[in-house]
Amino acid sequence: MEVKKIGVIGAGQMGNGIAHVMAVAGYDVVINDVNQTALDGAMSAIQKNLARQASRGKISEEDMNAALARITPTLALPDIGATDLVIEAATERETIKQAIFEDLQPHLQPHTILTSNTSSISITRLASRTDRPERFMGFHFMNPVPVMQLVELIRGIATDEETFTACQTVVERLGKTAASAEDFPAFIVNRILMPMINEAVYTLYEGVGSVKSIDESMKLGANHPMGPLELADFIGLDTCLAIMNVLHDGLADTKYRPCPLLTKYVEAGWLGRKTQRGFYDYRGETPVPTR
Ligand SMILES: CC(=O)CC(=O)SCCNC(=O)CCNC(=O)[C@H](O)C(C)(C)COP(=O)(O)OP(=O)(O)OC[C@H]1O[C@@H](n2cnc3c(N)ncnc32)[C@H](O)[C@@H]1OP(=O)(O)O
Ligand SMILES: NC(=O)C1=CN([C@@H]2O[C@H](COP(=O)(O)OP(=O)(O)OC[C@H]3O[C@@H](n4cnc5c(N)ncnc54)[C@H](OP(=O)(O)O)[C@@H]3O)[C@@H](O)[C@H]2O)C=CC1
Repeated sequence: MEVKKIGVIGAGQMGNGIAHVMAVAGYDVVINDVNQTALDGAMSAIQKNLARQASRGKISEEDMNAALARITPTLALPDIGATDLVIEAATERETIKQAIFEDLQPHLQPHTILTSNTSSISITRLASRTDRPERFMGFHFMNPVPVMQLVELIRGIATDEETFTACQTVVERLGKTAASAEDFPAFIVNRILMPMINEAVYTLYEGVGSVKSIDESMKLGANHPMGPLELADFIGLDTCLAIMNVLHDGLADTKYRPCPLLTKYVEAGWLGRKTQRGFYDYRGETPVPTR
């Protein structure tokens, strides 16, 4: 089956990045969100990021305009039904994702492949609530989508080979690299990365280091491009906490216990860059550590 038209649900930082790379690769894209502000924000982020790529000679001005013209934003979920491949990239909460797939189902074409960009949630469980578990899988991009090379592809227990091959072909057309991961909590990247981030928050919580010293240590001492707390803010602290909870619940091991300080930041609504405050305060000219 050839994928030509792609539906993206959720126009947050991941949804806009996914729409961006799909449109540059020549796919027609319909992007949906529940609020107009998110859709407007996504379209302006895509425009800004495409312009940055054009100014650095990565794409031509003509390709930039053609990519923008291929993206249709919509508040109406049924508009996603006429696509060949759906990538759900809404908030990392299972009830939200389940409700989306349930609402979408009556509008889908029989051949449409459903995927989720979830960072951690069971693909098998999400698939089991749809009418097409064999045409359902995990399609997990990394942030920022236009820059990061990897896409994790996760088969649920029922995913068929045709579905996997169709998704693999899309990843190849994007010029990215697919890694196949089994369907266990948080798959590969987040199974390894998120406990490190959580440990960095414990290091802060226990007073072993400050925000600045923890981030500087991992940047200069381990050559990470971003410190773990800066990266947590970049990912979103709500998403980090949700992933830790999936690991903790799914693997029933206390080593995945979310740090209480991470919970406190999320309770405060300090979710990182997307709310202008997290382990750093982004409201001024330069980020200022909050601890
Ligand atoms: C939570 C999950 O489920 C899974 C995950 O995603 S985990 C998170 C994975 N991501 C990471 O670990 C990211 C770690 N950080 C990094 O790799 C780097 O800090 C970074 C790539 C984000 C930025 O790199 P930098 O060198 O500090 O910044 P900068 O020079 O501005 O950007 C590097 C390049 O990326 C491009 N870029 C950065 N953000 C971009 C965006 N949103 N869109 C398009 N291009 C972008 C820049 O244009 C620049 O391109 P050139 O090389 O052509 O100049
Ligand atoms: N952040 C990251 O680094 C990565 C995240 N992911 C995964 O991608 C997904 C999205 O994450 P991210 O983009 O960071 O999150 P964001 O919070 O930036 O965006 C989520 C978007 O989904 C919208 N949304 C909520 N409910 C619905 C709905 N019912 N229908 C349509 N849209 C809805 C939200 O709207 P509103 O704000 O109004 O609630 C928001 O605009 C999550 O599953 C996450 O785990 C995967 C890889 C990396």
